[in-house]
Amino acid sequence: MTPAARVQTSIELLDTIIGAARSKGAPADRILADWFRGNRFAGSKDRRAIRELVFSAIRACGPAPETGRAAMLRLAQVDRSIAPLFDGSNYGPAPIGDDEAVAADGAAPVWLEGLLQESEIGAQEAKSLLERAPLDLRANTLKADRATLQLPAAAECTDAPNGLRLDAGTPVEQWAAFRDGKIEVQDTGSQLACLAVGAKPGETVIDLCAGGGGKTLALAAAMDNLGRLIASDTDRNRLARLAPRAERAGATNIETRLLDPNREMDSLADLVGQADAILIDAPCSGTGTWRRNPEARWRLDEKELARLTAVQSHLLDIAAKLVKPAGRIVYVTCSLLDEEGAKQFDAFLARYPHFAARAPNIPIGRPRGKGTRLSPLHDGTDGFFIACAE
Ligand SMILES: C[S@@+](CC[C@H](N)C(=O)[O-])C[C@H]1O[C@@H](n2cnc3c(N)ncnc32)[C@H](O)[C@@H]1O
Repeated sequence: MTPAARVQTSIELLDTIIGAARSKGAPADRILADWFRGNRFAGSKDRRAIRELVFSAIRACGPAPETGRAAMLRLAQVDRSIAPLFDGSNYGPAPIGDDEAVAADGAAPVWLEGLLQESEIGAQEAKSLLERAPLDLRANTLKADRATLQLPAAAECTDAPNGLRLDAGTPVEQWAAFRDGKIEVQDTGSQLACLAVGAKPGETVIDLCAGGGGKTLALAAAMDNLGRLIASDTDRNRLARLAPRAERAGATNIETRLLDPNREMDSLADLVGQADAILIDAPCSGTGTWRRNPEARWRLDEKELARLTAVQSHLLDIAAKLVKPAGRIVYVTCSLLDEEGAKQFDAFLARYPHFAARAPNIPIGRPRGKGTRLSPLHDGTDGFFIACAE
């Protein structure tokens, strides 16, 4: 493909991505993967270049652009090598017109930028939410030790006790250490959220929103496979991914429970007052993970945020029933909005005055409300709010 044809293809893919964000359809990654699968004439260099163009254009726009072309024209304002490729050549984009619409700059749609500001995320910190994330690993202590792990590429240690950092795009899935379950791909912020649980061998621990089990596996390792670890979620497909991952990681103390939304206690009744620790890795806006899903900014609206905060509050109520007297609840969201973090946790403490907040025992982050906030700019992690109640 010519460089101009790559730009035109990227514009068309951006049109699909913008439409899918509006209709809450497929994520950008899947749209690209499907296109690459169906268009084998695009070689590996083309694929890399198109991917780079599409994601750079998404990152360069704040609010959702009207069209893929407007998004690419916005990128052309940042990257001067692009405008000359609007050359009207065969398969290339038409020349740039005099009054053509260019998508707006910014970190997010205007309403969301307002909420970030209210949560004291300044412009620089908001922009850093869109930078490329490194690739973080966790050495799985059930099978390996960070200090002695042999990997094909040099990795630096992170602030998480078992964390390692590599360049984005390192093909770790092809490594023997990955296949053997010695390493897991996991952002340092996620690793620290698990550390905050302080799970110990022999305890009863509930990972209430376990999803595909990324954090469950870290908890199993912290427990050295001893004790009960209950992984629950309402999403059958996500929960189904846990068993093969646990097998690879050598995690043997995990029980899964599929929950019915709004009837979660039906499947958890036997655990009332039983848990030493509960991790609530609550569903959230994901504002802290825009580095990986930059178009997620265009999917969120006020109605969805209100739905998410209601679910978060409901999950905190469930955890209050499941925890033992003197047990601990760790509330986590990968969001930087106070609505889902500090304010949500304050509301919980107001509803349950017999719980007290305790500062999470993690090595980085800054206090936010009664919890700790991690951010890409300050901590080099995804954005997180982590709070503990006892
Ligand atoms: C942030 S994700 C969890 C990610 C997971 N802990 C990990 O580390 O891979 C939030 C999860 O909450 C689940 N969820 C949503 N509503 C729920 C509910 N009412 N009860 C339990 N889980 C719920 C979603 O299905 C989703 O998997």
